[in-house]
Amino acid sequence: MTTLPHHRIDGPAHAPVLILGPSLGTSLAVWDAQVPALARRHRVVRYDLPGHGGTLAGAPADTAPGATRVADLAALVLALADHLGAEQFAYAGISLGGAVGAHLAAHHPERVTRLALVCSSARFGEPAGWHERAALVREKGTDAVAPGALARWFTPDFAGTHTADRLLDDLRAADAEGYAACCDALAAYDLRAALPRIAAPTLVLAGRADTATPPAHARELADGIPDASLLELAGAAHLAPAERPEAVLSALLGHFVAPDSDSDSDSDDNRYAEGMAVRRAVLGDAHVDRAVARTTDFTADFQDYITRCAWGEIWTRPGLDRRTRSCLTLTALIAHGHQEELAMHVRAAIRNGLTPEDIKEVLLHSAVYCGVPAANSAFATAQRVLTEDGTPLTL
Ligand SMILES: O=C(O)CC1=CCC(=O)O1
Repeated sequence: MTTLPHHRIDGPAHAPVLILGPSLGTSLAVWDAQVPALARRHRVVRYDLPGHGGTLAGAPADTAPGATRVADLAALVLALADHLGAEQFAYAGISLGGAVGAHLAAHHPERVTRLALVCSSARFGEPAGWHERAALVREKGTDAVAPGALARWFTPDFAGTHTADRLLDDLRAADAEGYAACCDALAAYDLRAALPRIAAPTLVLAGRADTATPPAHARELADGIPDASLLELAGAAHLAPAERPEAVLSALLGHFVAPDSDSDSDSDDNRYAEGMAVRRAVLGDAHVDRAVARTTDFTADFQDYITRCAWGEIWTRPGLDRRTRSCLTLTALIAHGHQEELAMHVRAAIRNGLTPEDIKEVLLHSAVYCGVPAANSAFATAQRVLTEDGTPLTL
């Protein structure tokens, strides 16, 4: 009996299924920024690779060291789809997760309706490099490959962000044998000759700064798959969904979500979807889940308004980065004495990359323009939040 991979499901139970596959070294959390919006129109099913996140290293069962193949990983995904009653599904995967989807679309074309291959490849370079990496991890654990992953996964500007740190934590937490088995699968993978068998309309996404699966690999996929389109994203390395979350999301929405005939309601839906994604990225899933759960008929229109307008129209604008928007938001909340909202936005500011030192500077600055009593209360609120969350006050 095939063991099912650990997975998480979001979205309406009767919506079409969209399966999301992660890359080597990441967990299903790598899709966090895209799921809320995708889950408005799909039953989104995310899974973990063997030894990653919540999936045991031993799935696929009884595979000896060196023997795991992408076909084994694809069999796990098919078992999951069967278990969920999804005869057909759309699929998007990053890197190795993309290889699993491409394998499924080539070998089980009747199952895959649409496909997106994100920072992926038909052949991930020479097998020797993967054998060496597998041996290194089997001997020294996944810590040994973390510095290399950091350099491949992100552009230098993104390394060191909260998101990058959390993804690296997932890599360090991955089981060595599970990670090595995935390297074995990558070593043996070569789908080039089978690309013409992929019938599903396919979106190929590449990060322009990706050195692991460079844009040339994406072009090879797009040239080989009959119904493919190609999009290259600037300012992204291998984990484009983490580094350019909104750009990846809008490409995926464009590919997987059919436009409504009513274009006004479609753009409104998009604004809501994009707003929800940013709201979750800035305020955190736990907060947004609570807000959604507490929504009543009385508050529903207001919730819709803040998601579409505050988050979907303003926080999504490219003109200011999220750190700057956090500084402005903190200042406005201090000026008006909104302590509860301020506490929430101190947490958001940390998520957006401000340090406690930065927050202290914002509060000091606000003492000049909002008044000392307002800043005094703000210091008390910020101190409480940072202490409660265990955020070190100095770096
Ligand atoms: O080596 C990496 O971390 C990049 C990578 C190649 C295949 C994959 O899934 O990730």
